[in-house]
Formats: sequence, C-alpha cells, structure tokens
Amino acid sequence: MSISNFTLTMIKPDAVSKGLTGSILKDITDAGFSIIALKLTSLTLTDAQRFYSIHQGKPFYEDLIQFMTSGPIVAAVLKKENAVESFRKLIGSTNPDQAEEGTLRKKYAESTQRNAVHGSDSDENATIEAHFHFADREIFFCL
Ligand SMILES: Nc1ncnc2c1ncn2[C@@H]1O[C@H](COP(=O)(O)OP(=O)(O)OP(=O)(O)O)[C@@H](O)[C@H]1O
Repeated sequence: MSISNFTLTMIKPDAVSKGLTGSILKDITDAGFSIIALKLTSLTLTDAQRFYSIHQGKPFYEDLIQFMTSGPIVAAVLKKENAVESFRKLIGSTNPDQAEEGTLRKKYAESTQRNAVHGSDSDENATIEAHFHFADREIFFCL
C-alpha cells in the first residue's frame, strides 16, 4: 500500500486565540513540512459534528463540538514524506501531560480537550479532511 505524502492539520481555537498560529506554523515548517494549503476559518456546528462524527456518543463529544466552534481555527494541508505518521509524532499525545518534550502539544496545549493542534490519523482520513476544508484549486501539491 502506498503512503500519502500529505496530512491535514487544524490549529484549534485555544491556540489561535492566544496568538500562537505563527509559532506553530514555524515549528511545523522547521520540522520539514511544506504548507501546500492554508486558511484562517471557522467550523459551524454542522461542520464540527461532521468532522468529529466518529466521536459521537463519547463523554467528551458535546464539549468538543462546543470548543471547536468557539472561535477561529487555522486549517492547513502539509506535505512531507510519510506525512501522517511524521506529523502525529510532531504533535504528541492527546493529553499534553503525556506528550513528549518538544512536541507541539507539550509546548502549546492547555489540556486534553484544548490541545492546540489536530493531525489526521490515517492516509484515508487525510484525503477526506483535506477536501473537507479545501477545494482542489486551493491545494498546491507542486509546492
Ligand atoms: N478524554 C477526553 N477529554 C476531553 N477531550 C478529549 C478527550 N479525548 C479526546 N478529546 C478531544 O477530542 C479530540 C479528538 O480525539 P482523538 O481521540 O481523535 O485525539 P487525537 O487523535 O489525539 O486528536 P485529533 O483528532 O484532534 O488530532 C482531541 O484532540 C481532544 O481535543
């Protein structure tokens, strides 16, 4: 099976509202990722419910939807060899207390919910999530 060379990230409302977007994007490019699509945007209630439908019914679901619709987010498509796995390593564990030193969540997350950054968890989801946020003409695979 071939491995995609891109992943989708969101800088979540906690980090955007604290002005961390620039620092996080710099850490991402310093780690060797190219930004091939980028926008400051927000999720409607319906968007968030669709994006996180896999978590519906879990105890944290309603609070997660509330949080992810609470303010602007930054969405980006990132290109690098083995991007999904490499980016999951860069962001670190969901719970920042368990995240390794130097990871984005260790540096920027407040809590398990307000954990600063999202990264796709599979190549299949990277494709779905990239098209969730961007039209084909907004993604520059040539970069
Ligand atoms: N136990 C929990 N308590 C509160 N919020 C949670 C909990 N588990 C997950 N979340 C929130 O839901 C998001 C999605 O959960 P998931 O298990 O997919 O984590 P993840 O794959 O590390 O994160 P993401 O999908 O955002 O990259 C988490 O990033 C976090 O914001």
